[in-house]
Amino acid sequence: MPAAIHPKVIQKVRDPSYFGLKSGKTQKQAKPTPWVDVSDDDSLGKQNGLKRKNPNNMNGHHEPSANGHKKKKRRHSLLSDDGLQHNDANGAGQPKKHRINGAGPSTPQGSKAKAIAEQRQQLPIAKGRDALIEEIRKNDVTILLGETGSGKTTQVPQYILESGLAKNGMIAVTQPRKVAATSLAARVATEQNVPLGSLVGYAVRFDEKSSPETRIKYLTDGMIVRELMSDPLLSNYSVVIVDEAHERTLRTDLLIANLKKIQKARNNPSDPKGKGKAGLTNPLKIVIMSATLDAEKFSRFYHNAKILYVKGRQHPVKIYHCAESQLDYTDAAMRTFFQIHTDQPPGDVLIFLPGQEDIESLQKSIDLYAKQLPADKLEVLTCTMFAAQEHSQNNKAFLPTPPKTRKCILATNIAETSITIPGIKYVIDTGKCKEKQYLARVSGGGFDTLLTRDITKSSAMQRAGRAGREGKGVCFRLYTEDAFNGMALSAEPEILRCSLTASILNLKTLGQNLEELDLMDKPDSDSIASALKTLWLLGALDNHQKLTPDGRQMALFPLEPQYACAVVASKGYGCTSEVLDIVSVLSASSKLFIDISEQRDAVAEARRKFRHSYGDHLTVLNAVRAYREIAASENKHARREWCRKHFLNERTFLEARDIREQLVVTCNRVGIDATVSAKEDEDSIIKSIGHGLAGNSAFLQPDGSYKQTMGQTIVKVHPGSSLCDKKVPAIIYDELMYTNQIYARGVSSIPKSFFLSLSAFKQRKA
Ligand SMILES: Nc1ncnc2c1ncn2[C@@H]1O[C@H](COP(=O)(O)OP(=O)(O)OP(=O)(O)O)[C@@H](O)[C@H]1O
Repeated sequence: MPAAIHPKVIQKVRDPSYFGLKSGKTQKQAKPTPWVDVSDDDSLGKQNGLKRKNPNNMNGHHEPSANGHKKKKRRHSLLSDDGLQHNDANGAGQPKKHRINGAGPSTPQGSKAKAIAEQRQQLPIAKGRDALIEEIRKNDVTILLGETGSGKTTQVPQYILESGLAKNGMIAVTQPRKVAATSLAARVATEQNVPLGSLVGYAVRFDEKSSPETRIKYLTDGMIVRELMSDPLLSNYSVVIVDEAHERTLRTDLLIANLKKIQKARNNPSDPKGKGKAGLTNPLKIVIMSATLDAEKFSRFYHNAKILYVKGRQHPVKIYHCAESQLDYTDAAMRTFFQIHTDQPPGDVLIFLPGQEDIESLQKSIDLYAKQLPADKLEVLTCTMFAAQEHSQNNKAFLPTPPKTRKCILATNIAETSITIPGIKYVIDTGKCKEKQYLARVSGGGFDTLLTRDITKSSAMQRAGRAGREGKGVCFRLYTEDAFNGMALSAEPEILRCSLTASILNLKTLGQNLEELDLMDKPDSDSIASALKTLWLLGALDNHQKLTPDGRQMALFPLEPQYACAVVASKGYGCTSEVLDIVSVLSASSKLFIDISEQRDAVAEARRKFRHSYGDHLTVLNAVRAYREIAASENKHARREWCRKHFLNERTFLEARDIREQLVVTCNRVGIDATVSAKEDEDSIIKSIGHGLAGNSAFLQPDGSYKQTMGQTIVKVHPGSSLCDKKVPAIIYDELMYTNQIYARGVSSIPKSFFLSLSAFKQRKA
């Protein structure tokens, strides 16, 4: 851990030879050279398993060598090289200037715009534009494989738009991550020279920028799965592009399965659910885009769909591996950062770390040591990017670097795919990430937990790819080449390792059963059973696994099913207003209460003011109420100061306020009066929350431990909980966290008798 970094390191940092990176005499005196250069111009292609089959081939055919692709090469087309597939069925040799709904010119004006237009022309994919469009025109499904940086994500939607292939509907481009969806939409809007939200828009959970003019919509895979609930044939879209499909997120897999069904219905007029019945005149095109070689599987799934391959990236990335494995990756990352800072030409640095804790502690260390560097060095400006951080904070990474400064971005894998962070020239890859794992059997009750693990080859390639977006780049991998060679090609699909509760609820509203869906990989029966049990416990499913009226309402809330259930239950208890206050905060991307280890006593003192004897949920409510009072009477500055003094994250309050507004809209839609308040009736509030968290509950045992009511696991109350020092007969909790023990977080006390009132518990007992 960086906390253990010895002060001496700073002296070593000043002496670059410590790192052994510099050639020359000093290197011999220093530690063994830690880096081995494995890259050449084609390095990324090689790591991708892409070998030059015949270097003399004028078409420059690079064929994937893995996964038995050779045998099936007939189905691969190369699009990026001259002389190949320049079919021009509609005579469109050059991109058409396409005005749609008067949304403005597609070719930007001015010098910046000219530079952008030139940059677009230079992307490897630009050479294959016509052939690509022709293939998409001819085929219902196209699998597009392209190296990172070839231009897939930004260009393909624009080509489709400009070609007129999506005349009858929008083009959806799905992304696994919010930050990618929003930043790509902004970039493509700039390339089209239109304001964001007009011709080009985006939709992510709790945030949308689009209008009736929108033709290209970047959206998270979760958002399009939600759209299915109101528009099961996705009739607003002519083309759905599934980007980063190789990541195999749970929602991408559900989307891929549904697209197959939808296409059958929409493109086949004789299908009873198709053109005739739905009256749809726009067939659906599907484009699956991926940066790895796992394309055969997608192709097989879509009846041997054609695989197209775009070779090349715009700028080379030089890759160094460590000569020895590094036990302490944060320390190694810090040393590598300062080595770059002291030795290498200007250029920003992006460091990939597994999670928030590592990011925050490394940021502190870098900030601390940067202050001690000689004044003639560039200033170091650190910023962070991780999923739990508020959107606007993450977006700070995209701001231009001030003069005489080197920006250092510390990020999780949310910065790994699709995005271009301007200024990044160096990438430091620790080789670690956090992955959600569903511990179905371990706990008996089953829960998702985040485990730190080694990344995959595909992640390593994507991470390196972030360095070569605007010019030549360098990637320092804090693991050996052997370790790289031993990595799995890509991650296990999420559907095989994550909780299925929310997905099964969504599918039920579509009248679908997960077990019957034609999926690329089938989840294990334990996980399905555990999700069905949770939904039954929430009252979302009846004894025959049919969706109940309450379940239908729950599915409409963009919330975890547990919190959606609490909102629906609040109607009966007359406390919807308070429950909305609590679940909005719990659904925000960052924590409300800030913990600063160096100020532990001050933090505890401030927290005491809000502490409620029932535990963490009502403590949150107290903080919301106090903030609301301050907000009503004080100016912005005073509000901020109040939050700082009380170690509360004001951004969480602001985000929660927006979330709450959206939840109120859903409440109105389903006939729940969001203004009904329980005032001081705290029992009602906790019972409403209890309905949602009944499956996350534990009873006190004679030995003072808590045992899950729905499993055999012994859970400990997390030290950060307001119930940490107190024993109560029964608890409910928001989540379990697995470190050296299983901890319950977000804990409240609830009367044991409450469980007797739940019909699910009664039935279980019987
Ligand atoms: N926000 C941006 N600012 C500046 N340049 C950008 C931006 N987004 C994209 N680009 C440029 O466009 C190029 C292609 O980006 P694009 O995202 O389309 O590539 P890709 O093939 O989809 O790669 P990946 O899978 O890594 O996202 C980048 O390498 C970069 O040069």
